Amino acid sequence: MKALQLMTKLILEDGTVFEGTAFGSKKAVSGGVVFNTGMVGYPESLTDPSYRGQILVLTYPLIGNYGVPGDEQEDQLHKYFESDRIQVQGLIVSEYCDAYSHWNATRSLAQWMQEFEIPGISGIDTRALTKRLRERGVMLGKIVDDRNNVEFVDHDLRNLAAEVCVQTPVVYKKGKKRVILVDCGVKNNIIRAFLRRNITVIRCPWNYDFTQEKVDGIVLSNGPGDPKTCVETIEHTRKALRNNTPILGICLGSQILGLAAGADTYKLKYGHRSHNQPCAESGVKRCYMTVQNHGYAVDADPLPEDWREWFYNKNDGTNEGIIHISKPFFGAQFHPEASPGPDDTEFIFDMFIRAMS
Ligand SMILES: NC(=O)CC[C@H](N)C(=O)O
Repeated sequence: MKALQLMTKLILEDGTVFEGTAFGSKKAVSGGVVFNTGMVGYPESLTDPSYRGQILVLTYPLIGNYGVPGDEQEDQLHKYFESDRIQVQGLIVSEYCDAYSHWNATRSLAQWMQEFEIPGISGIDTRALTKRLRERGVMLGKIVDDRNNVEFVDHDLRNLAAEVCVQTPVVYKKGKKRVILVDCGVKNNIIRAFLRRNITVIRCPWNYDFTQEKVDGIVLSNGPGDPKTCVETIEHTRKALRNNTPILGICLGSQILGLAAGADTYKLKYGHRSHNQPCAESGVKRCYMTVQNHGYAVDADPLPEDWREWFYNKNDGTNEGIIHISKPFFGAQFHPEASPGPDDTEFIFDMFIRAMS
């Protein structure tokens, strides 16, 4: 006999209610509801710290069918995930598949979500929900049932980077060249990208004064929330811009670099979250397929004249990268480390490493 299925609800701040079936943990949660249209990669997406505080809608219609990999470590990092835990507040899918099948799966998505007490809802018309979010813009939402309820909470108002970063510096030793990686919620694949290129990574907390360190390069990581809450990182970056040590910003890191350089940032209507965002490189006839996960964007207009827009989004024209005209400072709003998604823009790591020598 089929187990009794628990009815659960997604309630949006505009009052819209979607009813579905619970899977994962039975807990009420609240957060910004965002959608990702990628077709694969839920283990990587769910562990991406940039999703901290958000309820994630996956628009691909069937989720869970390839299960979840085990917890093996490699180079002091989780081998298959982007951080050590599930970071999303909750998960919303159309059809959930519990009968998984994959060569390295060790558990179902629902079991894994239970380990981290993350609730999910299936049976939601994710197409209708996504259309609603595109029309109204991102909204707060909550997953609740008859027994569990919570208030609407906007987690972006807190400094989320401080919650997801390392608390003390960690060194990943490889080659002679060393980068300091300012961890505002870094994805493991950014660290792996440097280790694969034989670069030693010194990972430090978001508010660490990295300007005191003698290193070959500075990397500002991706991360959750509003970039303007990373006040100390912006301050340290502003100081670093007076010198010539190469700086690479990725996603939140690019926004922080922009703010330090004199640009502004603002919240997008519903963000970019997918594996096929077309980004054109300014000034040349080249367009890349990029991986994205961001809800804020840089307004590059106020940048001083020694900075340029580097990339822009072909769908909505918003900024996707900035670059200094003479110093080795640049930031990509998309994810050159991919994971999940195509790695067409990995050359940005090579470009940064060339700038370090
Ligand atoms: N992936 C990221 O680094 C996201 C950056 C920022 N939190 C945003 O949503 O825009």
